This record gives sequence, structure tokens and C-alpha cells, in this order.
Amino acid sequence: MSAAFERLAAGAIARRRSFGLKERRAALEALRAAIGAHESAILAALKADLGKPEAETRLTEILPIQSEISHTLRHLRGWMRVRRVRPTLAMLGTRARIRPEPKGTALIIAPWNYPLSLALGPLVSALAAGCAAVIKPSELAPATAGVVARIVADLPADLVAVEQGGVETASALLALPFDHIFFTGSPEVGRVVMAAAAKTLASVTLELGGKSPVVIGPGADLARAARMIAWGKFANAGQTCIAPDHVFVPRAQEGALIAALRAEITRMYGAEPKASGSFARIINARHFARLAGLVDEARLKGAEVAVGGTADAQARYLAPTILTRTSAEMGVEQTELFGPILPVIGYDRLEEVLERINAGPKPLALYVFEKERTFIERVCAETSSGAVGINVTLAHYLHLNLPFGGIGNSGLGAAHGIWGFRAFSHEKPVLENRFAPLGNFMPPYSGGKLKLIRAMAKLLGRIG
Ligand SMILES: NC(=O)c1ccc[n+]([C@@H]2O[C@H](COP(=O)([O-])OP(=O)(O)OC[C@H]3O[C@@H](n4cnc5c(N)ncnc54)[C@H](O)[C@@H]3O)[C@@H](O)[C@H]2O)c1
Repeated sequence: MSAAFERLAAGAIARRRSFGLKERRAALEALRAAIGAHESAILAALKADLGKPEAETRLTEILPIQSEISHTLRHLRGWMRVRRVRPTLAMLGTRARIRPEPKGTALIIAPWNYPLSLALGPLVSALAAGCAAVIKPSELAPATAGVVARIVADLPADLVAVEQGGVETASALLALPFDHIFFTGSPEVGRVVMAAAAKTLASVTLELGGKSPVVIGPGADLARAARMIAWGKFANAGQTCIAPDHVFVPRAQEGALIAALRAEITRMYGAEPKASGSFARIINARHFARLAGLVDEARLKGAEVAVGGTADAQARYLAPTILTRTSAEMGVEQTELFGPILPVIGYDRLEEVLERINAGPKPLALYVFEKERTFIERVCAETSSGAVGINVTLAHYLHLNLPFGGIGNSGLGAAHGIWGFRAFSHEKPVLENRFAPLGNFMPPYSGGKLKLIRAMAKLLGRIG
């Protein structure tokens, strides 16, 4: 048994009495202060782990958690409120309410690509819901894992703990009887997590990945589309779960889109992105080799490198790369790229694109660039994905009035704002009897009672 789990779980019942709005707010304020106090360590850790530029760390690691905290502080009273519900006809004479209660002790398993915000973001929701939590950061971003541990050390030890380590640590934690598991990572490991949760019947939130396509319509503003796609794809060197994975473009506009993307890459990262202070690095040698291998394989099988393609293993640098003439036999069209490689695929009819998207696993995000509403609506209505971005990439992640999550292979459940709060809460129905005539339905079943039950069944069958 993990000592941290024991410590946290032991306090669960006492916390039901003592972890109200005021205490939860205090915990969130303490987290906010701890993040502020460790800001320079955060910037240094992300530089060390991912070569992340300061602006990107502030925008994609610190800002999302700080805004999640402020949003939660502002709305928590409302989310925690016990909600009265009206009685249905069969329940006349009763009073009913829904009472959100903390699930208990939660396990948060985080990935390496946004190693701070994906460890602490779910913690905000867990604390808001009144849960205690153990965080297992990714071992592949060790500097950030260390900072997460230092931040959490500023919070009460019986409320939050960090367990550092790799697969072995995660497996040991998964065997413990947590009440909820919030996992962010790959679909493959998501399956392992769900199988482990089946043993303890813990509820799960799975924030997974996959290939998120972009569909460009014939009426799209290509310059604007290219700007959004280049930003979404090359931020964090493409190591973003909702990064555009590949682009479908009407065949006639393929050349113009590539020219626009090339111009955007130069505008964002200069003629030599390796020298740019705005472009991140690949997390480790294994992932670098995987990505370089994907480009080599695509080239060998006939793809063309329209932009980039250069690499430096020592620096774990892979240039922003655009591939054309890719095909279904190549790895780049099969696996989640999770790096700065963008296949651009020409199409003749929208139906082909929709068929292709619908034939694969459901994506985490789907982006559509077009001015014409019917085209946008068709793509939206005829595909299924975790989210849709119209003429925008990535930004839905920051919209806290939208649920963030996947569907099927890209995830289960949702995070952010009230959806994060609900993930860690049990919505407990409470029914209170006042003068419900329930005695009429209890044995002995006289002829009169049978008649009444028949009449009730008929009536409720009609009006509910
Ligand atoms: N939906 C989202 O919000 C979101 C966000 C970021 C990343 N992702 C996805 O995460 C993936 C990349 O992250 P990653 O490489 O860190 O994912 P990963 O699944 O390899 O690892 C995630 C976490 O699980 C742990 N883990 C790994 N193997 C395990 C096992 N066998 N048993 C138990 N735990 C195990 C790791 O230690 C790590 O903490 C991509 O697929 C990406 O799309 C999704």
C-alpha cells in the first residue's frame, strides 16, 4: 500500500465534515500561491525537459491552471449548491434534491507533453470537488515532475501527495482502491488504466489522444487557415494532444496552402527554426528517433518534403516539416504524429474526407476552415470527435465554459470548469418523504389497491 494513499484515504471521512467551501477555496488559493512562488523553477524545468520557450510555458502551462483556479473560485459556491428538483407525478408528497459529494481519494496520472498543467489542472477540479489526490507526474519530464512535487509540498500533506516514478509506480498506484482515476495520456495506456479500474470499480476520466484532422473547405481563407494550423501544429514542437495531425485540402488549393504554411513557418520561426527562441524540442531520444523514422519511411515510400525535413539528433531538434504525396501505407497516416510533421492531403470530394475520418477512431479534435456555413455544418454533423474548432485551432482548450474531452479512442468523460468538478463529484440524489401516499402501493394488495395501481400505471404511462 502506498503510504501517501493511506494518509489521504484515512482523512476522507473527516474531510466530509470539514472540507467545505471555505476550506476548498483556501486550498485553491494555496495552490495558486505555490505556483506563483515557484514560477522561475517552472520556467527552468520546462526549458530543461522540452526546450519550451518562456512565452509558451506561460501561455500553455501557467495560464491554463491559473485561469482554471480563478474560474473555479468564482463559481465553486454555485457548483457545490444542493439543487432542489421538482417532484414528478408519482412522487407527489416528497421533496428531492441533488447533493454533490466528493468521490473521495483520487489518482491523477499525467503525461509529459504539458507536464505541469496536465498534472495540476485536474488537481484544481479534485480540490474543488472536495477530494484528496495523489499525482503521478510523467517520468519523461523529470525536471517538471520535481517542481510539481515542490509545489504540492506547500499544500496540506493529508490532502495532496506526489508519487514520482514510471510504469512500475503507476501500476502499483492503479492497484490501490482509489475512488476516481483521472488519466491523461495515450489510448494504449488508457486501456491499461481502465482495466485496472475494473478491478476496484473506480470511476475513470480518460483524456487520451489520436489523430486530429483539419478539413479545409473550398471557400477557406488560406492565409488565415495556414496561420492557425502552423501555430496549432508547431507549438511545443507538435507535442500537443489537440495539435492538427494532418490536413485535408481541396486538390486545387494544395499548392497555395503549402506556400501559405511555408510563409507562416518563416514568420513564426525565421528562416532557420533551429536558431529560433520560439520553437521547442522533442522530449527524448526515443521520440526523436520515432519521428525521424516516420519522415524517412514516408520519403522512402514516395512522399515529398515540401518544407523542413532537417533534423539534429543531438539537439533533439526536428524542423517544422510538411509532407505531401503521403499514402495510407505510411506510418505518418496511421499513427498519432505527436511531433512537428504535417502531412497535407489533397482531396476531390468532401465525401471522401468524411468517409476517411469516420472509418478511423474518433479524434480528440477536428478543425474545419471555411466561410460557407453549410460546409461547416456538414463536417460538424457528419463526423464524431471530442471537439470541433471552426477557423481556429487549440483555443477551445482555454474556454472554461466548454467541456474538454474525447470520445471513444480519444477519451471518456470531460475536464475543465464545471465538468472537471463533476468528474470528481458524485451527484447524490436525496429523497425526503413528507406525505407521499406510498401506503397505497404496499401489501396486502386488495382489489381496491390493484385498481389504483392499474390506474396509476395507465396515467403515468401517458404523462410520465
Ligand atoms: N486528451 C488530453 O487532454 C491529452 C493531453 C496530453 C496528452 N494526451 C495524449 O497523451 C499521449 C502522450 O503522452 P505520454 O506519452 O506521456 O502518454 P503515456 O500514456 O505513455 O503516459 C502517460 C502516463 O501514464 C504512465 N504510464 C505509461 N505506461 C503505463 C502503464 N503501462 N501502466 C500505467 N501507467 C503507465 C506514464 O508514466 C505517464 O505518467 C498522446 O497520445 C497524447 O495525445 C492527451
